[in-house]
Amino acid sequence: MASRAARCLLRVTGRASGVTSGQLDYSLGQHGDRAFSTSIRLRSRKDPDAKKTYSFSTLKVDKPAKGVIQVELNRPDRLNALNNDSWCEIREFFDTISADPECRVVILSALGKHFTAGIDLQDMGFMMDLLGSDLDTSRKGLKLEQKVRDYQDSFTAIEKCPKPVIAAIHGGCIGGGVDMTSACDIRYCTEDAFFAIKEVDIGMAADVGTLQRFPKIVGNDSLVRELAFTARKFYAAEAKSIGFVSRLFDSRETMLKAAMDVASLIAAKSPVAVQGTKVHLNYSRDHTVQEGLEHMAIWQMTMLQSDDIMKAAMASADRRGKTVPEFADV
Ligand SMILES: CC/C=C\C=C\CC(=O)SCCNC(=O)CCNC(=O)[C@H](O)C(C)(C)COP(=O)(O)OP(=O)(O)OC[C@H]1O[C@@H](n2cnc3c(N)ncnc32)[C@H](O)[C@@H]1OP(=O)(O)O
Repeated sequence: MASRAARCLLRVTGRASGVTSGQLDYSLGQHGDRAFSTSIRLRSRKDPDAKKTYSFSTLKVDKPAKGVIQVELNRPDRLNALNNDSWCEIREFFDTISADPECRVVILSALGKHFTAGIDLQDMGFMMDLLGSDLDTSRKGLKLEQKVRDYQDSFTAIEKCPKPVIAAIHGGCIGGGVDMTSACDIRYCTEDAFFAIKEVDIGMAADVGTLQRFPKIVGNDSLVRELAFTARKFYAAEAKSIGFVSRLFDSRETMLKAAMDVASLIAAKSPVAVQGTKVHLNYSRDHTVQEGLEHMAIWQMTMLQSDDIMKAAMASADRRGKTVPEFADV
């Protein structure tokens, strides 16, 4: 029960400019019965009914089938090199899609000759300005830390998005491209695709996810170290043999068709079941078996009560296979 002081403060309402929907949060320190500090924060909240427009300068977004959204890296004249806008928009796209009930699966592909040439080496003015500035080392360091965290968050948004993300890779997938696709759930590529953990060639350690996620995908520590220390290219056949991609295709078109077929198959399943599966695969990757089982047990207290279970059971009981279950969006 909040104290009188807190209840009083909670009655304070106001309209912050540009915030159409808000939620009052309060944090209250208690010492015995007495509040000793109270603060109120107005947290903006996306209107869940707002029409999703998905308009970006570096990404092209389409809805090719029910429940499926395709997002394409769209700077083909720059080999889809990731400039500052790209990093921001990737994060914004995946955060938005996470809350879009009509989206059940995402296909991530790219336009032009290559999937991506990695970070845009011609858009690193921020770094140059910062390094040349009069700021002292600690302040430069803190700004760099924030930048790295922001860029990390762009790809972590892919992993945190509860909808499965299928990466369809063609041509070069370099540096930041390996970080990005390592955060995806399923990876396909064309037979002419190639990859490189290129960061050491520009004098840095890979810092936005490759060293954390890629080793858990391929499960070959010796090879991971070789690829990350040498920056050598590895081609589609090797990427498949080490398990980084699961399927190869003779062209971008056949790959996108296959990605679409798999996406539509997933989109027709219970979104409660599919999204729960992604959440638990990710959780279990980073925890012990016992912790994963505990997490699952708590989750299922609610999810085993889903309407989807009854619908799926009735469909499976129909031996003629004529009952096709329709699962509500979440
Ligand atoms: C906080 C930090 C967060 C993230 C850090 C990420 C690190 C990385 O991403 S490291 C990787 C950086 N990228 C590279 O080193 C890629 C270098 N490029 C290549 O290896 C090749 O260009 C290629 C991608 C394999 C494509 O080869 P090809 O098809 O033969 O084209 P090119 O003739 O080489 O290039 C055409 C044109 O594009 C320019 N370009 C290539 N890569 C980039 C890039 N990453 N950023 C900006 N521009 C790039 C290249 O210079 C050419 O330009 P012209 O003006 O036409 O000469």
